[in-house]
Amino acid sequence: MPVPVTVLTGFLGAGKTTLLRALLRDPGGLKIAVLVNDFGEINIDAALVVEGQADSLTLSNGCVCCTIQTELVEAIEKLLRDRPDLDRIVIEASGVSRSLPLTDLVESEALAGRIRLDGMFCLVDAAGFPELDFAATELALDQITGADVILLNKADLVTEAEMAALKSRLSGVQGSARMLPCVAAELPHELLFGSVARAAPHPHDHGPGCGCGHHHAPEEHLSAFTSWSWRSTEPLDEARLRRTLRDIGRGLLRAKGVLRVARVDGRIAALEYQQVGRRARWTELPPGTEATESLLVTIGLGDGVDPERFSALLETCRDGVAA
Ligand SMILES: Nc1nc2c(ncn2[C@@H]2O[C@H](COP(=O)(O)OP(=O)(O)OP(=O)(O)O)[C@@H](O)[C@H]2O)c(=O)[nH]1
Repeated sequence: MPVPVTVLTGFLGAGKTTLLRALLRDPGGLKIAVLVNDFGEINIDAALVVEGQADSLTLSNGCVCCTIQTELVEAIEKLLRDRPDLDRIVIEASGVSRSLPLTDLVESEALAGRIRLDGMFCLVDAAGFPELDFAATELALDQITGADVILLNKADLVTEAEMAALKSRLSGVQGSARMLPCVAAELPHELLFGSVARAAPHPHDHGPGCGCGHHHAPEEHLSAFTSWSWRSTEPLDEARLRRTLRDIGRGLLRAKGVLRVARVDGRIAALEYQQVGRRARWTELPPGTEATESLLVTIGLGDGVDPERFSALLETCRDGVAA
């Protein structure tokens, strides 16, 4: 029997990892393996998806829909070899993955008969979507077009009228998908794993392009986005770090990290940092969380990412460095 595959798509910061973490905390008795793809060089999602028991394989520094397609196929093959008892595979696509090449890959000859695509779930940040600029909107719409179910996440950040306006806009783009508002990407298992998801396959665009009439290289959609990563083993000064990330964050689409900070009592704490558009959130990870180094990934458009400036600023955040 082919192993069912659920694919999570959605633009940077929409809530894919949030869904995955909840699923791994409560897999509903299923044996699930997850494949996590981060566009950046460092896979922060993999570092954060630590609570679950499920097998997890990470695919970093590229996008599974184009630059690291082969790695995705090999990772699936490895899972099928190592875990013949698996009930399901869940793939978290990177926030910049296009959906149709991904669908084609999961349904490709190479994997035929061994896996079956069971549902493409696209997460949309209901508050952030209307604020995206042209290049980002185009990609987010591509992801929405390929979805079987659209999760209008972060319902807590928008009014009912804003949610209704978003629904009406998106149903003009993808009318046949189910649309569900949610908070923290919460979704009943029956829906995520029910075969309702892929009941009515939509017509695929198997052409070479995105429908605009021009021919694009498969990885061309990535060219608008720049990613820069930073790592450091030295503890950081928390107040300076917070100020620096506020400063750096102004021109970014997305930043995330696990950061080791020195507390006044000499304790080292691990903080999770999440920035999506203008919103940033800090969360202290439970004591004992393995964080031997600080990891930070930033993603922006064009010159929104300035590696030299960012690394110079972050270097001044090392604990003990004179302010
Ligand atoms: N207010 C609010 N925040 C949310 C909700 N769902 C997720 N978040 C937050 O949004 C941020 C990004 O969520 P992730 O789950 O990491 O998003 P993602 O789609 O995996 O991000 P990428 O992998 O970078 O594309 C985190 O700080 C989450 O805690 C929600 O329903 N409401």
